[in-house]
Amino acid sequence: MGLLVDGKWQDKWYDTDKNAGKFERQEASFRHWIQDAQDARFPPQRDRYHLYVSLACPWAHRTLIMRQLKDLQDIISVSVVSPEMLDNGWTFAGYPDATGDTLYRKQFLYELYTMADAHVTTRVTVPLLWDKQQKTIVSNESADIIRMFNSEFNTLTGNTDDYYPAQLAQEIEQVNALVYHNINNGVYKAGFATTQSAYEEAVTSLFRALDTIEQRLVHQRYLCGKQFTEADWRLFTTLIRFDAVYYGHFKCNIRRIADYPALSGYMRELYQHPGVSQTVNLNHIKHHYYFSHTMVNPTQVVPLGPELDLDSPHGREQLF
Ligand SMILES: N[C@@H](CCC(=O)N[C@@H](CS)C(=O)NCC(=O)O)C(=O)O
Repeated sequence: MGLLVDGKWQDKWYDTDKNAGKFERQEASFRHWIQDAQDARFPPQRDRYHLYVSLACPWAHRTLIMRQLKDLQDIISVSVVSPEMLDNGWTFAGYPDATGDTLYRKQFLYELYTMADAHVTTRVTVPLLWDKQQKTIVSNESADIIRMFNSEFNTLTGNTDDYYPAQLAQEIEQVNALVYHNINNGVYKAGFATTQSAYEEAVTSLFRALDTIEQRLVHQRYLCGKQFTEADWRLFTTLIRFDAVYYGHFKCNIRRIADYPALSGYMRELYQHPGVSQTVNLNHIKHHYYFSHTMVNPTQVVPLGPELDLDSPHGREQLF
């Protein structure tokens, strides 16, 4: 794990000392937009954009799900990195279900960042949305990428399903804020904390937020009412990793998702939604976290369990 400083790779773990043992996530560094508009620098086009993902990463997972839901599989191609992220960060080393760099046959993901900007200073993260024409990065912020996928390719695909409808935008933003700070990023704050108090603070807020969401889902089929929105998919990618990884590896072990009746049925419904289970790779998920975070798990031993029951009936139909 490391970062690029002025275009040079440095192998360095997150610095939590400066902040009382707390993990602080950095802002994404490339934030351009694909826009279905006249004179856009990045217009929607077939066979022009490429997505670099890890199947282990919850942020990259959002973009893969949105690519499925919006019928973008033939329009946006994908390369999958190896789940083993060590001294060189994300790599294209061989591993089952990893594809290598299908565009340029590079060895390391950081080489794409330096191709875009030879002097960049940044963490090297997935997902990465790449423009094959201009040979540059459109965006490395998953929250933005899923919005581009949601709305900017409709003319090409004819798929007008809307996961960020204007009339729900405010509610979606509120739910996203709760889920992002306490749950999506909350599990990382717990897992990467290097003091007892930073860990306890993160885990307490995490379970308070999960309890709040459970209450909401007892009466309501989806987070923002009767239809799927991006808020659901953003929560899903953390839920599906929770019992397999965050519960043990990140010490988020007050309760499992399996102990929450509404949340676990909801998670199964999302998992069973057409196209979604193909985006879930529990081998990459478990192997990445347990093998790559050597300061959390120095032996790199990956646990065999837990047995997960993702295909049983979700029982959520009655909520309509
Ligand atoms: N804000 C980014 C965060 C992405 C992110 O942190 N990805 C992780 C993988 S789960 C990563 O690549 N980490 C490598 C690093 O921080 O050096 C997004 O949502 O797209």
